[in-house]
Parts: sequence; C-alpha cells; structure tokens
Amino acid sequence: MIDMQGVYKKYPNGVTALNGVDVTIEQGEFVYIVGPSGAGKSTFIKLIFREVKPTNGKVVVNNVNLQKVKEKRIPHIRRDIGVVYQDFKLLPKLTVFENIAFALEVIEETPKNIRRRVMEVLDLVGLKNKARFIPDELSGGEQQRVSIARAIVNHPKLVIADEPTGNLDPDTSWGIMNILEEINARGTTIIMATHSKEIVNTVKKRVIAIEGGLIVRDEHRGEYGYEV
Ligand SMILES: Nc1ncnc2c1ncn2[C@@H]1O[C@H](COP(=O)(O)OP(=O)(O)OP(=O)(O)O)[C@@H](O)[C@H]1O
Repeated sequence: MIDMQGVYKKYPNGVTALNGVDVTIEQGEFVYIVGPSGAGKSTFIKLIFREVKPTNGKVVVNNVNLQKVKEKRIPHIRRDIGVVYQDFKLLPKLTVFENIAFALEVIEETPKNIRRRVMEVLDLVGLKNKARFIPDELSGGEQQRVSIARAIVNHPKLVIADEPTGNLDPDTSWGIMNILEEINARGTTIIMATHSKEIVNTVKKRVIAIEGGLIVRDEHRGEYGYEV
C-alpha cells in the first residue's frame, strides 16, 4: 500500500525534515507515527498525500509512484486517501451534511447516492441528528467526527490523520479512537501521527518513531516511548 525507499525531504529554507526513510506499510494496518516535535512526522504524512514532494527517493502509494505521477492526476490520486487534521478544517459556512457531501459532488455522484452515503457515514460517527448544523454549533469532538466522516465518505483505502486528538480532551479523544478503530476494522489502512502517550500505550498498534528525520524504531504493538 505504501512503500518509501531512500526518502529525503529538504525544504527550500535548507531544513532537512527527512533524512533517508525506508518503510513499507501494508493494506489494513493501523500505524502510529510518534517522535519529538520537529522530528519529521508531519512531513512524512504530507509525502503520502503528495502535499510535499520528496527531494529524493521513491514514494509509492496505492501502487502509484508519486515521483512519476503527472500533476494533473494528483487530485484523482487524492480521492483514494482520506485526511483528518488536528484543527478539523471544516468549511464554516456549510452545514455538516454539505461539508461531507462536497467530496462526492466533485466526483459527480447523483443527489440520491450522495444523500444515502452522507447519512451512512454520519450514522457511523454517531451524528445523524446533526446533519443540518454548522461547525460552530458543534463541540470539538463532534467537529472531528464530521471531519472523519468527510475523510471516509469516498471509501478511501487509506486514512491519514495528523494529530487527530491534539485539540481534544481525553474523554473525547477515546471516542475518536473508537471510530478510527472501527474504520480500520472494515479494512481501511490508518496512519496517525500523535503525541498522545496514553492512546499509543492503551490502544496497541504498530509504532513507527521518527527522530531527526530518520525512523529510529518500528515495532508491532509498540509503546509511545517518550516521557511527556
Ligand atoms: N514548509 C516548511 N518549510 C520549511 N521547513 C519546514 C516546513 N515544514 C516543516 N519544516 C521543518 O521541518 C522539520 C520537520 O517538521 P515536521 O512538521 O515534519 O515535524 P513534526 O514531527 O510533525 O513536528 P510536530 O510534532 O511539532 O508537529 C522541522 O524542523 C520544521 O521546522
């Protein structure tokens, strides 16, 4: 599903964020990306979504070599990847329903199919009764659930989440983890960057630790491994 070999990323300001990363992630895995601030976690995540381009090395996602892909195909490739951000990134003037439907409208689904699928994902995240609300009328945890619903509405094979619980209190975070685990149990690969020691040490998954732009640890059912 994801294959990175010899990946380097140097930003235009001269900072080297990734310094030779080799990693393979299989379809259906749930992987935490951990490491100190500035280690390169977000850069690693952004490479998968082709938000940044590697300076060097091979990045293959969903059998597509992102080095060789034409710019005009990138929106198409991104449709197979759901993205969840720490700050939700919902469109403030649109309702919950419209925020989620948006991703289906661009691929020209029929209104009937859009309605069915949006209500299906809202049901999965427990927010069917909030379809007509706007983001400001929801709690942080509810907004994150909407953003997860939006991420999966298009049946992506992969969901990448950059600190999805970073803005949420612990109780709300467990709810978000339950939903991500449920999505993973249905076969979707999940890659989640996190600073939450509690989550990583409780909900045991593969742990990839990045420090100074290098993978320094890669463990099946690993621990967070840093003091907080
Ligand atoms: N767009 C950019 N331009 C220049 N430097 C950047 C850019 N994005 C990140 N960096 C630098 O690259 C390094 C890695 O950053 P990255 O955001 O990947 O780390 P991180 O592990 O996600 O950190 P955090 O846990 O604080 O979010 C840092 O030194 C950062 O300052």
